[in-house]
Amino acid sequence: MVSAFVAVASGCAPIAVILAIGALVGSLADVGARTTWALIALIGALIVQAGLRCAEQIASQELTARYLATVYDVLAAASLGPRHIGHLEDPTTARHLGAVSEALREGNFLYGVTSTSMLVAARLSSVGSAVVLATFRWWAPIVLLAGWFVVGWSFDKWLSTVFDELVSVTGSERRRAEYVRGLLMGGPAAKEVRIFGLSRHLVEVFGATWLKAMSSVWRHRLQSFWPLGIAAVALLSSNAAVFGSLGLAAYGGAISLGAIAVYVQAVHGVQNTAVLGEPQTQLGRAAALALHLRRLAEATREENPLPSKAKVPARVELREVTFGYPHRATPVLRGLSLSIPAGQSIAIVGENGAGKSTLIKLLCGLYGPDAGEVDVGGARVAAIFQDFVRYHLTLRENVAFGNPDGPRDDAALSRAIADAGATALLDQRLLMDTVLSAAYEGGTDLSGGQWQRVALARALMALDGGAGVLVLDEPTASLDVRAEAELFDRFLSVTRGTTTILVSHRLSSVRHADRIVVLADGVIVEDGTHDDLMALGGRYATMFSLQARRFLDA
Ligand SMILES: Nc1ncnc2c1ncn2[C@@H]1O[C@H](COP(=O)(O)OP(=O)(O)OP(=O)(O)O)[C@@H](O)[C@H]1O
Repeated sequence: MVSAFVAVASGCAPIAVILAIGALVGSLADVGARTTWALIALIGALIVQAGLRCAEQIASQELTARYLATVYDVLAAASLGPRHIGHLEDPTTARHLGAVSEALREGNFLYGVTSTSMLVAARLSSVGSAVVLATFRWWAPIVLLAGWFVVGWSFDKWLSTVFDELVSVTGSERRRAEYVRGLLMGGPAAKEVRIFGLSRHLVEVFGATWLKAMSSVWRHRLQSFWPLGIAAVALLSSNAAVFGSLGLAAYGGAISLGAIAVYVQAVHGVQNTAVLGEPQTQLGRAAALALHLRRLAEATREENPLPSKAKVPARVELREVTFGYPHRATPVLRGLSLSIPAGQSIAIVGENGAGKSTLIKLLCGLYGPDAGEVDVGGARVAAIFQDFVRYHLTLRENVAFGNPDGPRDDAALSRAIADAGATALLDQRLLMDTVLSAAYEGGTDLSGGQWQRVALARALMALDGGAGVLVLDEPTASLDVRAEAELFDRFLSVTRGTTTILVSHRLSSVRHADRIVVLADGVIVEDGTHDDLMALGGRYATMFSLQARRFLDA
């Protein structure tokens, strides 16, 4: 509101200055009291104009801060809003997210937002100038405005061809190039980049991908100068018409010296209708960003109700579930049905790519089925995946994240850590408050196996938090066979009476689950206890014997 008032006032001030200068110049032919008053009016108008500029600065800073806060709010709602994660893998959403992230990283659009008030004032002053100029010739402002309109249109056309359209067309390539650049800059890939000597190859991939993305931008940039030619012609013709008419009137003595001063300034003032360089460009960027944010909000508008904290084991029911990832021709799960009674422990086994993790993601509600039904009775499902997160935070936080709303007592945390077989960590008391990353001062890192036990402790904490189903999707790959088997047995005994789902390739690790199902080609092909399946002599029995023989041979 304040910003709008300042903008309107700032738009009127230049007109007062124009008129005051006109009065001053007009009074110079006969210097006297009129000159003094004209001078006082001019100085007054200039002081007000200067004051308004300061107010404009303050108002625009406030506007920018609010705009930025809104951008982050929408971004957070779009990323975290939906319970599923499918939208984060959707190329269109990824493009919008990428555009917003890039704009935030560069930050140039903020200049446009900061200049909003100045741009509004400039436009208003141009309207005022047009009104003043109309008192000379009614058609003069129309001709000038038409000229500037063509300039604005041509410039927009040039800008959108050169930047926005092409940048969005090449968005995917550019994202890939930036991803490769990210790999080169360190982070999770730092070790492999060195070990495999990937840097030269990655630099080449980055160069080629970036060049591919940008070459069409550069080509179009060269081809798209024609709108600027049209702009130049329109500008020259309209100004020539108005200045020609003004010159003729002055030459014929039809207008006074003061009027000439006013009209010349008014012609100059009408220019503010048109492109105002960088602020205008960046305001365009801010508008484009707002559009991306709106699309994001539309694509991700969904409630995120947290499932209930049942604190009782849940019953799990999958009925005729079919699911395929977007942009993949064949479904991963094909009419799969599975019923897990409350409190049962079940192991899901199968070959690589059989769909075990996909099934778990559907159970967690991270994706919705294409057909069929996934029913966990509204219970909260806690899962630890193969790629569980190693939070660069304290051990306390890494474990407590399983039950973020729970009481902050160390007893529950210590119990979960001990149950996860990580008592050794607790012996070093420091660790509870030590950041688990060597990248921070005083921080430390853990071994792969230690990290897995921390993740397991997090899953156990989720039980305290009211999770009705617990899932371990192979977070134990770093452990040796014996340690994994021991850990799974411990997990099954600690969680007895809880609905638990284990996924592992090592069949010996899950043999003590109440029930084992074998997944193949998107359906369940075998279902029973370890003994049942061994007696059946099918896939499970073959896989188990193979693994056992290899182990014995070793
Ligand atoms: N986000 C994804 N987008 C597209 N396809 C995917 C995605 N995740 C998995 N897939 C595909 O779905 C199929 C099943 O994958 P899933 O990870 O569920 O198998 P899995 O049985 O857990 O395998 P593994 O034992 O190797 O972990 C695979 O063909 C895989 O390529």
